[in-house]
Amino acid sequence: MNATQQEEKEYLEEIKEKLTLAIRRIDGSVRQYSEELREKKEYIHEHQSGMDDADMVAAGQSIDRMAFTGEAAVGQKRKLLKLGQSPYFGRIDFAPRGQDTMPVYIGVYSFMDENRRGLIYDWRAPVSSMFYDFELGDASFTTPSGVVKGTIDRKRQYKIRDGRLEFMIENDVNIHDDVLQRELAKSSDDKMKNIVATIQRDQNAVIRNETAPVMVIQGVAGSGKTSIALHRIAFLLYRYRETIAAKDVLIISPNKVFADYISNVLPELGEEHIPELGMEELAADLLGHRYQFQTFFEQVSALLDSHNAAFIERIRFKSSFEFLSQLNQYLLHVENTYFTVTELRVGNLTVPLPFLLARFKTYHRVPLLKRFALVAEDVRTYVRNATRRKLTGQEKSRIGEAIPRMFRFHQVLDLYRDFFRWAGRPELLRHNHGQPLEYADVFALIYLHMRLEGIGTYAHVKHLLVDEMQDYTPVQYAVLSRLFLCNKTILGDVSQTVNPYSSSSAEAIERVFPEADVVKLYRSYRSTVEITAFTQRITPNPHIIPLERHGQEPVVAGFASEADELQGIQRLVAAFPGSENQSMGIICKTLRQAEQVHAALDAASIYLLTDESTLFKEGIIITTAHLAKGLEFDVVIVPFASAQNYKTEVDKSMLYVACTRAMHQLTLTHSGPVTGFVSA
Ligand SMILES: Nc1ncnc2c1ncn2[C@@H]1O[C@H](COP(=O)(O)OP(=O)(O)OP(=O)(O)O)[C@@H](O)[C@H]1O
Repeated sequence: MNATQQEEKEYLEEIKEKLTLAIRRIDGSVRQYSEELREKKEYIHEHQSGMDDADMVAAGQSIDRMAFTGEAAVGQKRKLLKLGQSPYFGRIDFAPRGQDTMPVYIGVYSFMDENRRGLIYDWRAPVSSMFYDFELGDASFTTPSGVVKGTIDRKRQYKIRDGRLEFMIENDVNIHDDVLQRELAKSSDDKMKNIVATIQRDQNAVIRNETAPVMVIQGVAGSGKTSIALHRIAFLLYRYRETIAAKDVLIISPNKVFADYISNVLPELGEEHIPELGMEELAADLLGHRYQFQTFFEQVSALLDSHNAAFIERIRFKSSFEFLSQLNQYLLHVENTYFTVTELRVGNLTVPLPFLLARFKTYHRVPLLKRFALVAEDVRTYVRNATRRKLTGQEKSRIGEAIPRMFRFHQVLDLYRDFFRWAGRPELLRHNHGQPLEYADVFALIYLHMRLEGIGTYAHVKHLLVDEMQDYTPVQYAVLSRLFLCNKTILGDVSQTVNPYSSSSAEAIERVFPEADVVKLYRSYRSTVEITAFTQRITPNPHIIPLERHGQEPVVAGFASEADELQGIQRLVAAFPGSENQSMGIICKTLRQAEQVHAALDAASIYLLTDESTLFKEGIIITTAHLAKGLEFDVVIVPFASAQNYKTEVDKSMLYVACTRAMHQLTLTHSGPVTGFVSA
């Protein structure tokens, strides 16, 4: 061990000691809080009879305050205990211009000594940004009060686990690469992890962007989009801690398993759990559970099961911008032509038609179906003034009923049906009374509800995160933009659409959010160079830059029959526990195929993940490409990779998603000719 390492080890011990002392102090104050709380409660109990309402309220408030301070202390202790395991991962020695050099140790949380001197800086602190943005030499960072310039004289990275320094790297040339390589080469057995120690410069720029009202991240498979988006949330929670709390953020996630898969990251970064909602849940909530509808998963499954040209055409049209603009034109048409004023007599008085029409037009800012009550009230006032008498109850309700009758429709669903007639495309709506709506109709119907009846916004949400953006259509974005008026982070990859007939690129999303900052990421971290090269055969992207990490060539294994193929998969599964890998994903095209493989393998330790599942499981998982989106595995097996099974555009998307889930090893199996999508 050299002198530097010795010095660092001693410093680590010193910090650990300080952490232990700080934990003891917190323990002491937690004990004191609970003792005071107990005494206060006892006091109230004994003096209850002599206390008036004001005393009781004051006592209650003081108990709440104590409990809150106690809880904060417990939270702080949890952070310190975590820091004890791994206090910091980086250090820069920074000399602000004209001042002495100071070492800045960077960790997941900050830690100060009793004199409030920073011993460890939170990775999100302004000074820590230099660790990600600069090498040795000139550097600067921005604080709320201005830019601080200076020089970085030293830069180090550490891996500290269970309080022990495992390794230390002096970065005089290329930052991060060594540590990044080690991190990426590891096998993964669990949910998504934080990447604070190895965030790259371009990723850091996205994480710390404070100005974009809408941030769109379009990145290739494995470019860290989801990781970055979650770190961005952690950053915003830190930067705006006075105004945004974890409960004010909302993640729109593709399914529950994905939500569970990413649920560790923010707590690892010291933040609370973030609320999460699926698109279907949002839809059901907005439609007030009035309609039954197909899920997105069911729509994709139907596309995979059979090639139905009419079904594809319906989806394609409803995923287009044209659909959204036609809906908007239709709303204008409704506004201008569907309110037909007719004679309205109250007693001897006839309400003039121009008066009725003018009142209807006055309320053009009010959703159309909400205007009738307002117009009726105006008519009542008009009649009262004209006749100089009070109206009878019967007259009042006659007016209330007459106005809506002047409008052609009363149900939004009827208007939606009428839209297709108006557009000259009645065949594009397949919906019989009492039947579930097709998924492609759900958000269009919500959009009409919003425009015609108004729907309350989600005003409490202060930041919205939308993952898998390519799977949502312009109409869905139009709904989201009206519903969530807050800043947004939207991320995805057009190549990973599960439905090529309805995929949205960053450019498409920009049309809905013209104020968006769009960032494109091409460096891929997940897979080995060999796996990335293989997946490029399926969906080429000339811009992709795989991180230089090598492994086995992917294997395409042909078998004489399906039974042989399943036995071949069984052998791979049996050999897996002895390997250095920890997670395996067997990814099929459809749920039926996944169930078939699951039944054939017949091992209790293999978990079948379906659209009903809510939890991500460690070990061996069998699932579909759609449900595996966003997940990753050390080893991936793609069964039934035959020409017969993977032949359409949707099949190709599924194959691409499945293969890009692999970090270290990829095997495709098939019986019959192999799919043309992987031919070299
Ligand atoms: N800077 C980094 N340091 C270490 N690991 C990283 C870094 N960036 C990305 N990774 C790793 O790369 C893998 C892919 O990241 P992530 O799942 O966030 O990517 P993605 O772009 O959302 O992928 P996909 O769209 O294919 O689901 C993860 O294992 C993540 O930890």
